Amino acid sequence: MNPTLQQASRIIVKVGSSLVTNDGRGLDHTAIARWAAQISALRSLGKEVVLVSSGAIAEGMLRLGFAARPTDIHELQACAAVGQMGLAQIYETSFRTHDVKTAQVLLTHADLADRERYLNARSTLTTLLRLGVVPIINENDTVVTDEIKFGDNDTLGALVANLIEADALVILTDQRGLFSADPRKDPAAHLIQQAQAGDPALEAMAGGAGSSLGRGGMLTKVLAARRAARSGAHTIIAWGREDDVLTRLAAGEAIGTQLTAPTGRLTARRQWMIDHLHTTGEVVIDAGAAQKLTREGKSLLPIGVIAVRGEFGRGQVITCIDEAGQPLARGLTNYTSSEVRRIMRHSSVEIERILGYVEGPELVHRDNMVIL
Ligand SMILES: Nc1ncnc2c1ncn2[C@@H]1O[C@H](COP(=O)(O)OP(=O)(O)O)[C@@H](O)[C@H]1O
Ligand SMILES: N[C@@H](CCC(=O)OP(=O)(O)O)C(=O)O
Repeated sequence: MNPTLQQASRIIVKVGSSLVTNDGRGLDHTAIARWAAQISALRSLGKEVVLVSSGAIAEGMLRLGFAARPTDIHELQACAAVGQMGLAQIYETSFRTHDVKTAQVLLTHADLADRERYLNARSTLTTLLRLGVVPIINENDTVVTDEIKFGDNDTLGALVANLIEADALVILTDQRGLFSADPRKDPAAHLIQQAQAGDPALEAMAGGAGSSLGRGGMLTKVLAARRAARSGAHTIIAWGREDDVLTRLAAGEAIGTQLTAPTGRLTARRQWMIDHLHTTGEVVIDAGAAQKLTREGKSLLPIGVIAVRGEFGRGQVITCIDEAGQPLARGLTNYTSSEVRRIMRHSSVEIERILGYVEGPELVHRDNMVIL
C-alpha cells in the first residue's frame, strides 16, 4: 500500500520526452490517450491535476526532418516551437474525449524566480484548476538557452509543485522507478521502492540520461524530488507505460519509487518564506487586522492597513507591523506600495472603483503569509 496519491488533492504529473514521443518515433497517441483518460478519472475523484509534458523538441525534430538532436541552440528552439504545436493539439484532442478542458502554459525558471511573475503564474494556475481545467505545462524554450541545453522538465515539475503547493509530484518515465544503479548498464540493479527525498545516497545511484531524447536522466528526478519536498510534496517515479499507473496509484497501490517529503506541507512552505525572502517595505495594521492575522488565521485586507512604509512592488515581501511597531507577519503583497496607499482603509469591494482593476480582495493572502 502507498496512500500518497490516494490522499493527495493536488497532483503534478510529469511525462518525459521518450515516453511522449515513443523514443523519438513521433507522438505516442495511445500512451497520451491513456494518461488523458487516467487524469480525467482523477479529476472525477475530485483531485486537481497539472500535467508537465516534455517532448516538444523530439517531436519538432521529427517534423523538421532532423535525424539527430541539433547542437545549434536556435535550431533546438525552433524544434521546440514546432513540436509544441503537436503537443498542444494532441492533449487538447485527447482530453476533449473526456469532456475535460486543457490550457497551455509555457514557463521558464526565471518566471518563477521573479516574485511578481511567480504570483501571476500561481494565480493563473490555481484559477484554471478552480475552473476545472487541466493545465499542460512545458518550458518556454523560445526564450531560454540554458535550460534547453539540459532539457530538464523534472526541475520544472518540482518548481510547479512548489508554486501551487501540490501534495504529490508523479514523474512518469521509461523505467519502473529509481534503481540502485542505471538498469541499462547494470542488470543486477534493483528497484528502490521507498526512500526519503533529499537522501544524498540517491544521487549516487542516479546516472545521466539513458536515451538521447530525454536529457535529464534519473539525477534530475532525484533532485526534483528533493526540491518538491521543500514545499512538502512527495514524489513518485514510475513507468509511464504501466497499465493504469495513475489510477492504481490513486487507489493506494504501491508502484515505482516513492520519495517521501520529511516535513508537512505548511511547515515547509512557512520555512521557505522565512528562509528565502527579504522584506522590502512595511504596512502598519490596526488592532482588528492584527487580531484577524494572529488569532483567526485570516488574510490581510486593505481595510486593516493604516500606513505604508517604504516602496514595494506586487509580489514582494512586506512585513505587517502593529501600531506599536511590533512585526506580526510577513507575506507576498498583491498590490504595490502606491496602490496600497490608495486602497488602505477601504473595503475590498471598493478596490475596483479606486484602482480600476482588482488583483484580489486580499492585500496579503493567508497562503502567502507567515506569522512571526
Ligand atoms: N539509478 C537509475 N535508475 C533508473 N534509471 C536510471 C538510473 N540512472 C540512470 N538512469 C537512466 O535514466 C533514464 C531516464 O531519464 P530520461 O532519459 O531523462 O527520461 P525522461 O525523458 O523520462 O525524463 C533511464 O532510461 C535510465 O537509463
Ligand atoms: N522542454 C523540452 C525539453 C524537456 C526535456 O527533454 O525533458 P525530459 O524529457 O523530461 O528530460 C521539450 O519539450 O522538448
